[in-house]
Amino acid sequence: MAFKSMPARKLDEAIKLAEATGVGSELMETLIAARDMFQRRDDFTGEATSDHSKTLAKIEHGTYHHDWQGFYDQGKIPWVYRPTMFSGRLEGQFLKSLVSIHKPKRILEVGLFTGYGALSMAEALPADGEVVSLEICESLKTLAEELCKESHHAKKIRVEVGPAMETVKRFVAAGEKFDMMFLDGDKKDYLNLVKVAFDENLLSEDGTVLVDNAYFIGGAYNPDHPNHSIAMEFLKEVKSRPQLHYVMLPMNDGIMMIRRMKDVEREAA
Ligand SMILES: C[S@@+](CC[C@H](N)C(=O)[O-])C[C@H]1O[C@@H](n2cnc3c(N)ncnc32)[C@H](O)[C@@H]1O
Repeated sequence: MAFKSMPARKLDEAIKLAEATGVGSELMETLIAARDMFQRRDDFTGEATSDHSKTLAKIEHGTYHHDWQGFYDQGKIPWVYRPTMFSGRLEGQFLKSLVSIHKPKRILEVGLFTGYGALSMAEALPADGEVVSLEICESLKTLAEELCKESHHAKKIRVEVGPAMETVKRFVAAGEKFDMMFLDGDKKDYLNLVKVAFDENLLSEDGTVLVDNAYFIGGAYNPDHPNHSIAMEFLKEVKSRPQLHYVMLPMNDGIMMIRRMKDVEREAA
């Protein structure tokens, strides 16, 4: 099941309402055409993107068919996780492509889940490259390692279990550096992670921070959404730093790419 944006979901609601209340056929046809256009655009985007590897397909299948309710009942996860929390083929291939261009050696992923994003990035890393992925649930480390184990690239992934901010502070104290950071864990940590990346130099020179769910599940562009204020606070912090260059990619729930301005804007000829 593909990620459905908030405008697409609103359109579904409008069609249901129109069916229930009865509207003219012309309006109904226009609403359905608009919904189908969203769907066809998503289908085309999928068709125009490389297929994923056998192991990534296995992770996708394992994510959709996992007993999340059972995991929750056994106290292994804090709430019943949705399979759609994984990054998916489009974003996975984007990450893989970006790693192949940017050529980072060390990547920090915040939020492992079932390992889809970590393996997508690991596939494009050199043999001595590393994805360090932070995950709060021990059970997900076990699940992701099981799902990834058939890939030759799995040995490039190291999982650190614990609350991300604690692990990150330990990394800063130890002087660790990462060439790319993929933020995809607790959205409340985003602001502090950006500060740690750029103020405490957890991000190496010429490094890139990628912020997943930068639309904050639609809250960024919906003033009534409970995530609206946190989305605005995050954006305000990023925009308050003239030394940063940032661009918002409208993929899935939004990906923001942040780099140091000096690494983006070069000297005049
Ligand atoms: C959206 S999923 C990550 C998806 C994954 N990056 C991918 O590409 O498929 C978010 C994950 O972050 C983990 N998480 C949430 N809060 C965390 C925290 N404070 N520290 C570390 N991991 C956390 C959750 O358990 C969950 O597995």
